[in-house]
Amino acid sequence: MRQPLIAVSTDVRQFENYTWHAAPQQYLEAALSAAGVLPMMIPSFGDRLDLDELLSSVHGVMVTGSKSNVHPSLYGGDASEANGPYDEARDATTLPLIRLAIERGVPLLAICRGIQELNVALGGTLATEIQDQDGMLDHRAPTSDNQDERFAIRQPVSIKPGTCLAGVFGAGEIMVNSVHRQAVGRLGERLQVEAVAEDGTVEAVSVVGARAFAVGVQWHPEYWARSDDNSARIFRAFGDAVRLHAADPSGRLAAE
Ligand SMILES: N[C@@H](CCC(=O)NCCCC(=O)O)C(=O)O
Repeated sequence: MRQPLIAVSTDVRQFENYTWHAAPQQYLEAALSAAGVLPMMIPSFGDRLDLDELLSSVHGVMVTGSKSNVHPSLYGGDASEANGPYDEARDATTLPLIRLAIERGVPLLAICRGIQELNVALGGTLATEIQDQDGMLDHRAPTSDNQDERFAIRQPVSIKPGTCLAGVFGAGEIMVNSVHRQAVGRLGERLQVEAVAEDGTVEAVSVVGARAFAVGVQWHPEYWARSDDNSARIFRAFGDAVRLHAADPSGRLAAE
């Protein structure tokens, strides 16, 4: 299969008098160019979607970043205007999709809001406005109208030895971008920390015992996937896992 299919999460937004289910181009471009897979956007129709059927038809799942926050009711927190905006239609789609992808051994790459959704899907919590907490760095984008400046690579993260990402980057420090105000709080079940920032913020996780690549990163490799080798590497690793799954969806050949 030259271009295996991946399901891509969508945000629900109102503009030009319509409701749109959309994903930013950078994610679609990185999937196509760096991972070599065909991205297919999945409308956020929650439990109206037959996710079993969907996961029988695609070979990977990518959960994108977004300005919106996971609704706090999903992890025992309190909703407020300051904590928003929310996108409950997206939550109702991505959380079950993430759980089922893991259960079925479908490769998963979860980016920024995506790692937060992965953590909540597996029973974890989120910390909010982390820049206001003692000893924490400001992980938000620099204030600018220029997207290249907002997504500039400027933050060191430390990749833990022996992890999935150590196999992708090598253990040690890499430089990434950072555009978030929430982060993993209590770690979800079956998740292990793969990378941390200098202030201890969880920057990447993987699913312990997953049958396929199942990784979340708090940074944005999609933005520089064409020009930054580390950004491209994670998409290549995801693309390799997707191709493997397309060739052997039951994982039977790999187990032999
Ligand atoms: N809302 C969460 C999710 C962070 C995230 O996905 N950021 C992408 C934002 C894109 C942009 O601002 O242009 C949080 O802030 O932690």
